[in-house]
Amino acid sequence: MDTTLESSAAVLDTPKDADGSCPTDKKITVVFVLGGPGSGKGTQCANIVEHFGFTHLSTGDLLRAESKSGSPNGIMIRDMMNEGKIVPSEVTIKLLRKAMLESGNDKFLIDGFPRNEENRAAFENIMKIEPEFVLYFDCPVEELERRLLNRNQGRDDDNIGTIQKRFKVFIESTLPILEYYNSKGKLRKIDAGKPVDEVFEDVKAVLSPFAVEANTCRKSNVSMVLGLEY
Ligand SMILES: Nc1ncnc2c1ncn2[C@@H]1O[C@H](COP(=O)(O)OP(=O)(O)O)[C@@H](O)[C@H]1O
Ligand SMILES: Nc1ccn([C@@H]2O[C@H](COP(=O)(O)OP(=O)(O)O)[C@@H](O)[C@H]2O)c(=O)n1
Ligand SMILES: [Mg+2]
Repeated sequence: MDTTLESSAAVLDTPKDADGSCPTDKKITVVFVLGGPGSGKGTQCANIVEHFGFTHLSTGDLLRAESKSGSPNGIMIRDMMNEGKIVPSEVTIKLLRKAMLESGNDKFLIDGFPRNEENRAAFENIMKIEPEFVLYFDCPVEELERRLLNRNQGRDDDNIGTIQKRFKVFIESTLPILEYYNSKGKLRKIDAGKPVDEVFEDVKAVLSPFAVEANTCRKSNVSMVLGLEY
């Protein structure tokens, strides 16, 4: 079985054959969603899920759940998140892969990932999946800080001290990832400083190729494609 997956919306929504059947080969579509803390990744992903049928995987939410699960990695994850540090990729990718398997979907918004070169390379090597593109929410730092301090989600890392550390991590570790994908023509930059609805208008334009037509094939054998243990 071919475990090297290229993601291709064209193959994903292939028109039915003359006899009304669908091709059996399956591709997985991944869009990475990046931007500074508070840039609106989670907010816009919720809108995209409603309109385009993607499954939203918030890396931060998966890590927060794991940190509360009492698992051996839980304390390490909690402490690293409280410092705004990036958790080892094998931990994060294991959580992402499990969520992808459990979703039964084949279109994924992976929010807050890859946050550094280790994340990026590990995902490519372990999952053998290339992203369609990176959706990058660009927002001025003053606006990021204002939003985070007003987020009121009870997060331990939304305090001014940790926020500053997270900004530093974004600049030092994540900006180079954005440059990497830009050099491959895979960066889709959105002005995220605008009001939510205006930002989503721009998001819809970028995601329009993924609008699903009724007469196309939508089958998912994610468990077969991703089922190999690593
Ligand atoms: N375009 C926007 N304008 C103003 N506030 C926003 C906008 N997008 C998101 N927010 C708010 O900013 C905070 C951070 O948004 P969130 O989606 O959690 O960002 P991220 O996931 O990138 O950290 C939330 O309180 C959210 O309601
Ligand atoms: N790929 C990732 C994503 C998040 N994280 C950790 O999770 C924290 C919160 O991530 P998040 O995506 O929920 O944060 P926001 O950008 O939504 O504010 C980060 O500051 C990191 O400590 C990580 O270690 N690796
Ligand atoms: Mg978020």
